Amino acid sequence: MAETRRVLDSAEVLTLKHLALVGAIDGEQKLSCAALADRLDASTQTASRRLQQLEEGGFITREVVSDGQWITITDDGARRLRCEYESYRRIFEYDDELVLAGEVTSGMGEGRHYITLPGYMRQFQNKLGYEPFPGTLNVDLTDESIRARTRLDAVEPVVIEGWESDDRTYGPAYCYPAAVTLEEEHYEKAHVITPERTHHGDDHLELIAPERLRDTLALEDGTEVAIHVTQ
Ligand SMILES: Cc1cc2nc3c(=O)[nH]c(=O)nc-3n(C[C@H](O)[C@H](O)[C@H](O)COP(=O)(O)O)c2cc1C
Ligand SMILES: Nc1ccn([C@@H]2O[C@H](COP(=O)(O)OP(=O)(O)O)[C@@H](O)[C@H]2O)c(=O)n1
Ligand SMILES: [Mg+2]
Repeated sequence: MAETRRVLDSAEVLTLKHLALVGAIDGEQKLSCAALADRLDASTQTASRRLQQLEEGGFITREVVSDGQWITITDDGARRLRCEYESYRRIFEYDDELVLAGEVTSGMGEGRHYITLPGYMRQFQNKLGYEPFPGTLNVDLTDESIRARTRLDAVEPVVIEGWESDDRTYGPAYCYPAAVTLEEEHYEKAHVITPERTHHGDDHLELIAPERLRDTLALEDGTEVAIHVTQ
């Protein structure tokens, strides 16, 4: 078996991509050098040389027959294409990521009461898949993040519906999957929660999570955190 060459030049990656697009990533695919040349807008000799290089590098296997060749992209070839895909994903998706920054702060001690009400708790369990720690972690947003938080409107929330008890009504709340980071620490399983009725203004953000984040991430009032809303 050919030894894998780790570096492919851009023309070879392009060839690999075309081979994947005609199906050689899912198994054997029959293709002539002329057909590949057509797709690459190159000469037949160039197409043939690229296939040879990819084969020598261990990125494809091929069996030459009278009217073409059967080509299969190897696991190494697929891995190389996946790297390419990840780069594009970072270019187009990372830029879209909403990151809000601020300082941990204490609130009015009401979060705990609302989170533990059965009318909300049942929905958290069903819709978020966990029972939140009783309370909301409050974050005082920077000025820039107060402006940026309007972008939450473009994200589809998990809707926690309002409900009624014997003596009053409770408003709905919207949850957005989020990761909390500070320096090296990264906590993935949180949600930003925006209750429709709240005593806080836009400068405050509240987070819920299955764990007490002050313990898990060693947070105190004044600790700076970044909240990555996963869209
Ligand atoms: C799930 C949830 C539902 C809430 N529903 C109401 C509500 O119906 N009426 C209301 O006045 N405040 C409601 N609140 C907002 C709280 O009164 C409070 O403004 C907010 O949670 C901040 O509390 P904290 O400063 O103690 O963290 C709700 C809060 C949460 C987390
Ligand atoms: N997932 C969570 C939720 C709340 N908390 C904290 O738990 C306590 C109770 O939450 P709360 O919303 O009732 O209180 P305040 O945010 O009003 O201070 C607060 O100290 C929150 O910062 C946490 O560390 N992690
Ligand atoms: Mg709170």
